Amino acid sequence: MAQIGQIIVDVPTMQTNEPYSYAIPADLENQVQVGMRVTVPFGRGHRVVSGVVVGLSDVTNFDGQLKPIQSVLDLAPILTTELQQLAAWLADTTYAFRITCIQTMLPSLLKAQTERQIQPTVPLTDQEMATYFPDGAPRAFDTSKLADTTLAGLLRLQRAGKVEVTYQVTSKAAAKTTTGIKPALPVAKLQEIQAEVAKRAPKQAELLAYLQTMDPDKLVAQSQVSHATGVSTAVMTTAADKGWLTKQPLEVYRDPFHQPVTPTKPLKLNAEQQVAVTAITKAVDEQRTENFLVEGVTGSGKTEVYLQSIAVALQQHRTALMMVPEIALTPQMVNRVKARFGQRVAVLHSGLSKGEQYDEWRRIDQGEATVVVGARSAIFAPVRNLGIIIMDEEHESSYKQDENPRYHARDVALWRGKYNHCPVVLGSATPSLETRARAAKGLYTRLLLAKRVNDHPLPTVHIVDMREEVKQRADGDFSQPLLTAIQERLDRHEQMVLMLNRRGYSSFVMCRDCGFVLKCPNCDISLTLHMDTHTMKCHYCGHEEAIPHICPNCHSRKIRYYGTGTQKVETALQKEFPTARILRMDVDSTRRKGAHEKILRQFGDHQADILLGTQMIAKGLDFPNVTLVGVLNADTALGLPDFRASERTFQLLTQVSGRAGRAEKPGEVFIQTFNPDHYAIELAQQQDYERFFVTEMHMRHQGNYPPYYFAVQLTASHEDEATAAKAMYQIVGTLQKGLSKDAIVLGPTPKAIARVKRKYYYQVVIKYKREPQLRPLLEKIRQAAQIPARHGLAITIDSEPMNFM
Ligand SMILES: Nc1ncnc2c1ncn2[C@@H]1O[C@H](COP(=O)(O)OP(=O)(O)OP(=O)(O)O)[C@@H](O)[C@H]1O
Ligand SMILES: [Zn+2]
Ligand SMILES: [Zn+2]
Repeated sequence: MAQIGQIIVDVPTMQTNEPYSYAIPADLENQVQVGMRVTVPFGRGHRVVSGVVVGLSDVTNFDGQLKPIQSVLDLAPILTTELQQLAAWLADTTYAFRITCIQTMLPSLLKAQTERQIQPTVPLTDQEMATYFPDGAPRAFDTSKLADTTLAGLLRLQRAGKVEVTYQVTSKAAAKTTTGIKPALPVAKLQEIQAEVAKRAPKQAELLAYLQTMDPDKLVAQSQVSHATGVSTAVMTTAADKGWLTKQPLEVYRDPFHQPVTPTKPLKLNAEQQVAVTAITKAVDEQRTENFLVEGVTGSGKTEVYLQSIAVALQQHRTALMMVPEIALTPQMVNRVKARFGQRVAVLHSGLSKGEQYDEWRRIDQGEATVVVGARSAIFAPVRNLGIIIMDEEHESSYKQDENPRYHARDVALWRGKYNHCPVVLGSATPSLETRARAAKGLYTRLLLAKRVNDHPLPTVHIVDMREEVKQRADGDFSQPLLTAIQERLDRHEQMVLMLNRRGYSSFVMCRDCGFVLKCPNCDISLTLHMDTHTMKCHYCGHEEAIPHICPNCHSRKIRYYGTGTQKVETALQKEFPTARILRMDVDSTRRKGAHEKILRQFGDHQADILLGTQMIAKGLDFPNVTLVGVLNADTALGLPDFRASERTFQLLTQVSGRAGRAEKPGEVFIQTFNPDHYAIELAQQQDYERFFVTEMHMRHQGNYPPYYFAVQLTASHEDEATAAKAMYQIVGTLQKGLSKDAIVLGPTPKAIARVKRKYYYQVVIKYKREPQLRPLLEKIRQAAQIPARHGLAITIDSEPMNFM
């Protein structure tokens, strides 16, 4: 029997990043298993913290008395062996704490919290009791919630040894339960009693008959038995008292499936799809890790390839993980998976309540759900025996988390594919440059779907030069060609999608006399006008204030708003086309839970002619009646200080164009731009991903950017600008001493948005090809950042950052 447990405690610091040894008391010896949560006394104050068991052993080289594990929080491990190993790897590669990685993998209901209480150790005077414990002892001890004088008084008492702080770990509410029953006697005995009572108590006899049909080891909900037999719960209580049956709590799952879906059958694949499915399922069959890039133009039927590949994995009693960029934006994809695989599907996403999230997690953990669909964090779903992992729209930057641990779900997918000996399928019409370059090197098998299904053509794309348009029509967001095309669609009762690119663009207020721009008092960014609430809002910190009518700087009345918001466009559009039915989809119209899905359902039911929205309408939508796509401002993101600006623009334009003409009726696209000659725009017009890839690779090569180089970004932030800058200069000094001369160190520079939420940000980017010293150097920097962290200086390390602003 193991006597020592290795525990990662829930205290995220460098010192606690390695497991601590604890003695396992005799009464817990048979309970403690690797992957369970426990509580342990920690540190000098012996406060109780939770932790996760990562190892068991008999001996330790720790000399001295080991503290004992205090309690076990789980009845079964909550982390599979695979996820335990994944957590260790994740911590290593993202420079995050192991406990943070473990927490990231768990549903939020399972994150234990420490509650602190304070209580007297000796009798206190009535006066002291009245002052410090008005509601009696013990009381909650949360320093942030106590009045200063109360806190000071309590600390005085503590120093005098009259009170002490105790710690309690409370695990937030667990599974929801109902009453379950099962027979307590063997069938023969139940039969005997049934015969005895048959005459005088027919209801009891009926229940006894039913009990004989039940599996003696399986709990069935009391309500279900009542429903099946027509026997009341009172009769069941009597039966329990007589010892005929046992009542026990039974876990129930909250049902997150709101919309019923109509089941579908596999479609007959076309030749290209068949080649792809054959290649993927061969790897499934052979239980072999092989990574695929499914590069398929918009509307080429990638989803059907995914579904039929998943089906093969399920036939072999293995499981499947299907990643999508954002659940709310992809209800069609989720429904397609549910329609094919029914109750076996679990959907994980942030829109679920904590309880629903936990229930889905449990269904997966218990093996009841064998197909998991979810966004980024679903990559940590506790599915066992994975047979296939699919990542749709693999180029989407939402797969990268921009807080600790700063992981990319694609890297995690590849790790899990290797662990489970199963294929990983990355799919996109516009793969990320990194992925396409890896396919070129032979690291991924490339499967091409070059044509749309049923030989439908790709839409015809027109570029509208807005420099010319503006000369002719001074104002307005719509060019004449686009207006004409909209009218045609309205006349023909066809539908259209209009996109306003919000990235790098917003409606701000500027004074025409002095040029004053209203900015957020906390962040270095202009405030955005919101017509629905009639306020100015900061999109970074949420600061909100009234719309100014007089310039705060020069008191002129000529303060106007510039730029275009979706609301303003909607108003203008409605004015041009008074009878058109418009649905608007942006952050404001989709704040409520389920709003995305509702808007898309209405559009799908043809309750509107025009879907007007931000980037959120560019993804994966499949509406057969859409024949026109308009992009109002193609180039607002091109000028952003980020080497991926062209790639993002190309991807966005190609994806949104791909919403047009997906069925019988041909599609047409109008892209309005001030940069008609930019290669990202020209190649998006041709929907020529391969040429874009070659062109952009050349640019990256010239600029020494990924995928030719690896990149790491370090950021320092502090309320005082000089402190942040100084820290960054010191870090650069450390780096320059340790790195080879081939490494490129850019910075320190203030971030593009230098001040956010009252903090100043300084960054440095390291670009490198081979730097064996980099990892130890970064570990050293992390270690050194521990002490200043207590004074509000935060250092972050982001390997392969997605966001350079
Ligand atoms: N073999 C097939 N026969 C008939 N229809 C098909 C076939 N495969 C797919 N489809 C249909 O073609 C349409 C487009 O497929 P899908 O949405 O999977 O495209 P996609 O490749 O994911 O495109 P995008 O990248 O634009 O999202 C869907 O309506 C789908 O039902
Ligand atoms: Zn002014
Ligand atoms: Zn702000």
